[in-house]
Amino acid sequence: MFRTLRLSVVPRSLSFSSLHLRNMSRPHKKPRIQQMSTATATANKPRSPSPASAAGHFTDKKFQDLNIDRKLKDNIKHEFMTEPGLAGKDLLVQAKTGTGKTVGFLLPAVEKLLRNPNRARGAAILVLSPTRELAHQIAKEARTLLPESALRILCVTGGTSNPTADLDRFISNHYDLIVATPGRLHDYFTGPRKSEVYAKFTGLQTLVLDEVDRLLDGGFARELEGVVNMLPKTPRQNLFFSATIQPKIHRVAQAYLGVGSTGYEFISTLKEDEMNTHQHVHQSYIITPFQKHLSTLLALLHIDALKHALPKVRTSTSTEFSGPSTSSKIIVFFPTARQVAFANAVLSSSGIKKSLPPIFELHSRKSQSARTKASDAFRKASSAILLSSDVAARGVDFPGVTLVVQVAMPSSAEQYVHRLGRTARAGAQGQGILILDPAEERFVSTQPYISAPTSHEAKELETYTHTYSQHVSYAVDALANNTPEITAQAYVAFLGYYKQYSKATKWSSAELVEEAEKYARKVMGWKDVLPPPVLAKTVGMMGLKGVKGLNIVKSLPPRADRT
Ligand SMILES: Nc1ncnc2c1ncn2[C@@H]1O[C@H](COP(=O)(O)OP(=O)(O)OP(=O)(O)O)[C@@H](O)[C@H]1O
Repeated sequence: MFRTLRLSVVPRSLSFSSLHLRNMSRPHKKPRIQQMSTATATANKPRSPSPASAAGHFTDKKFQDLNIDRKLKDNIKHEFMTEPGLAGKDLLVQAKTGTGKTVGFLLPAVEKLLRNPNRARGAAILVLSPTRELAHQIAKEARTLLPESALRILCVTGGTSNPTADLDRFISNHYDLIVATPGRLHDYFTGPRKSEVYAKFTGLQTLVLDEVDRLLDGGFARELEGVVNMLPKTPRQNLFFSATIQPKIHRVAQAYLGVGSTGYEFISTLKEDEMNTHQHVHQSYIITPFQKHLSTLLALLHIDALKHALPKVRTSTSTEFSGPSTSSKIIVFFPTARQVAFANAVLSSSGIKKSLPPIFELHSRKSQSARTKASDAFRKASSAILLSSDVAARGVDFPGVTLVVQVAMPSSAEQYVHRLGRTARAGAQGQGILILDPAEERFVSTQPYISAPTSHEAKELETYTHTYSQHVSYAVDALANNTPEITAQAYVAFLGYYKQYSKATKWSSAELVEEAEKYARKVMGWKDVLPPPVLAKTVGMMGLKGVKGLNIVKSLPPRADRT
């Protein structure tokens, strides 16, 4: 079923630099929402937006005009600023994806460090990020600001081969800036060398929580709280950033302020009634059953390739294409790592692969070295497809992404916005397409800027989807026969994901189990009489104990038995 609605009015988006804010003073100790002070670490008077800045992506202020350290100024690779001024106050900042928040927090933090040469030894800046990819990217950006001799930076994340040696290096050397994921830093703070770890932060000046709403989320909250509680009780500046900040984040963020803080200011570049997605990202959705999702995806990739191809030979009867001529970089998001692995296995089958640009796979079930390799290769490629779970949903800056496809419902409206934000960065153009099952359709109502394809687009899509469905079904059957564990894992992941987000589909547990079996059989070619096996302890963890229709096992059969 393809919808034929058309979005007519798209509100103009404002960038991080476009400063339409309300001035709402709040009582002492409560967050204050202020007219945003623009642009500098030192010149922080409230300012109205210039007409140029309000219309475009950047402010009309130049980095070169800032009153900051010369060394720092010389290394800034951008001309015009997008970031607000950060003048030593605690801030909670909301600005759209891809508008330069990283420089927005690094610049004032590093400037402060340079102004205090006699500070206590140890790290002056701690940046916490929800993913390893983002942590490494932030560290890389920081490395462009000053030479290593002036700013010593260390990334503290999981996924390394020798954590003990990493900890040793952290303790034995001096670093000014630590970029960390909460889990690994929490391990440091609770491990046998915790007092030495504590000592490394006694000179802490700035704490940054990037993607703050994600960090304060259930999954990270415990470790984050552990880390922040273990930081020395000395005054520091707190900078909390994200493109999405729900009301509850205000309540929680307050608890993360340090000693002597009188509350934070909330800075948002969004107007009161504005959403945090960009006007220049054309967003559409397609409603079609799960079993057509991969063939629909292939149809979209095909249409995209045609759009980016230049005709090579044109005869009266045919047109041959020479492959993508303008670059086409596409990220395809799936709800879980297992769904990514399944889609990758299908798309990499010989019948399908040859018609596509290089495909890379990125998710948390891959080793860190495979993750890094896939990210680097995708970053460097001029035309490529990245199949990803939410590890690349936030903050990660892949240059030149032209299209973001989201297959099945994202975990939240916020996550939709962050995933979409991987395209159209730094003022570039981009497109977003969401493919949903009819049961997920109500998700669309959370996104006012999204439209259905035109009837012409829908027809074209249907034609190509039909063409690809046969290829997909061969590949899926082969997969179910040869590597059923991939199919079984994707089935269990489906159960877990939709159990967690059952509010959106309104499926009861019994309906969920039925849908999951339908998914296994129709989408993934599962042929056995029993549904794919699921471990008893997994059933318990998912809260599905006693629900009929599951093939519960105490242990998974060895691989050979399952083929
Ligand atoms: N002032 C600027 N001028 C031009 N380009 C800029 C400027 N500031 C940042 N950029 C570039 O814009 C891109 C996006 O920046 P950044 O990753 O900091 O965005 P972000 O707001 O943190 O996005 P997200 O919300 O996705 O984390 C980067 O490639 C960065 O180099």
